[in-house]
Amino acid sequence: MMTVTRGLEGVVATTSSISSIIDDTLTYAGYDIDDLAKNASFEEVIYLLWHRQLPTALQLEELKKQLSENAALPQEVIEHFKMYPIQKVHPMAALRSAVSLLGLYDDEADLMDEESNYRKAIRLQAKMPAIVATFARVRKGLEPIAPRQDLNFAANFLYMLTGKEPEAIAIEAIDKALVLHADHELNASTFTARVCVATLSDVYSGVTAAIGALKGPLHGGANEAVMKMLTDIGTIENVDPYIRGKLENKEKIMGFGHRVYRQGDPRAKHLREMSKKLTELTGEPQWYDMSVKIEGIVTGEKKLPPNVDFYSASVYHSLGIDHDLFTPIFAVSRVSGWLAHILEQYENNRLIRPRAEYTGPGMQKYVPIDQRG
Ligand SMILES: CC(=O)SCCNC(=O)CCNC(=O)[C@H](O)C(C)(C)COP(=O)(O)OP(=O)(O)OC[C@H]1O[C@@H](n2cnc3c(N)ncnc32)[C@H](O)[C@@H]1OP(=O)(O)O
Ligand SMILES: O=C([O-])CC(=O)C(=O)O
Repeated sequence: MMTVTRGLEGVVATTSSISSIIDDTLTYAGYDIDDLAKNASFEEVIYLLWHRQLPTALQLEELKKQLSENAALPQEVIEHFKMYPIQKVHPMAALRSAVSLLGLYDDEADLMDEESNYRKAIRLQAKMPAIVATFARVRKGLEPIAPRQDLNFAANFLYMLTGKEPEAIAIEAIDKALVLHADHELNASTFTARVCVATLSDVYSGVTAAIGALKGPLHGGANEAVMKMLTDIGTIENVDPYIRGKLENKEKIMGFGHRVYRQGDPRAKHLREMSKKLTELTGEPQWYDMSVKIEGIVTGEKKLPPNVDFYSASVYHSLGIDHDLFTPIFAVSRVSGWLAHILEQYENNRLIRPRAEYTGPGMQKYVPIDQRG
């Protein structure tokens, strides 16, 4: 008799030196997320996740240069977007396909040595903002905008999306969101990436698989679902009946609960703070006020605190970003963590292959088709 742990809850499936969640404290390579959220840029965090140490000024400059030099998409990928039924396609599906497609144009795609895998990590990380921004523009009939060498990672993303020089507050918000979403131990999409590359498949396959896992509303897709809920609720007066009604029907409230955190997700407070600031600035404080009211009810009734996806919704909305781009932005950040885990998996690889307890029919005898009733 096998013991089945549903959803692998509490199962320790690997060792990792990239990030940890211990007693509700999240660290990236030993640095508290609160410290990083206040002080670090996303580029520094990428370096930290990939090297387990903060970069020197010189190392950071070199990484920024490499990211910037590799930020543009091959024309073939841009052309491909124009062939999709682009109005109907979810941007996460487009992102999943575009990453897979990038692999076709990378001469090193199937090389497995450490140096070429690191080079692919740079190329893939660098191109993620352009994929999301290009898709978003092409579906509106707008021309794609090439990345600029003089802008940092967060600013470049906003610039490619809007074609305008982004404001400092918007750059700060995106940079912080990217820092907060970069890695999270063995979450579902990271585990997916590790399972994929543990067969010794390539980096592009690992990231493509991970994007598929992030897309679901129980994981990264929850941020878009939160915004839909806020829009459906519409007014502060509707919060109470809407949320209590859902809870009475035993429906889930998106953006709440977590498999690992019990007292609360340490990332949520940074996003809450940013949501307050941005919604005031845009003159739409209702999104923050409604969110706070929802939090009060859900924590009061269910003792479930908000997770990273809850306040990120009103933050991105305040920046004028299309709601279905929220999860792709998560992916632009999380690819840094996926890549760190993929490289770590290759370093000390063993095939990941658990067992299933069989619950199907007992032993049957094959019946020829003309004798089946
Ligand atoms: C970046 C991220 O991936 S963060 C997570 C993003 N996902 C969401 O926000 C979606 C909403 N949340 C959820 O679905 C869950 O809390 C998860 C998937 C995050 C964690 O799930 P699990 O650890 O598997 O908990 P599970 O789904 O088994 O829930 C346990 C109990 O809490 C309840 N519960 C959990 N989350 C919620 C919620 N958001 N709203 C209402 N009830 C909830 C469940 O209904 C269940 O109740 P029961 O025991 O009475 O049946
Ligand atoms: O860790 C998890 O299960 C989900 C999560 O919060 C993340 O991936 O950021």
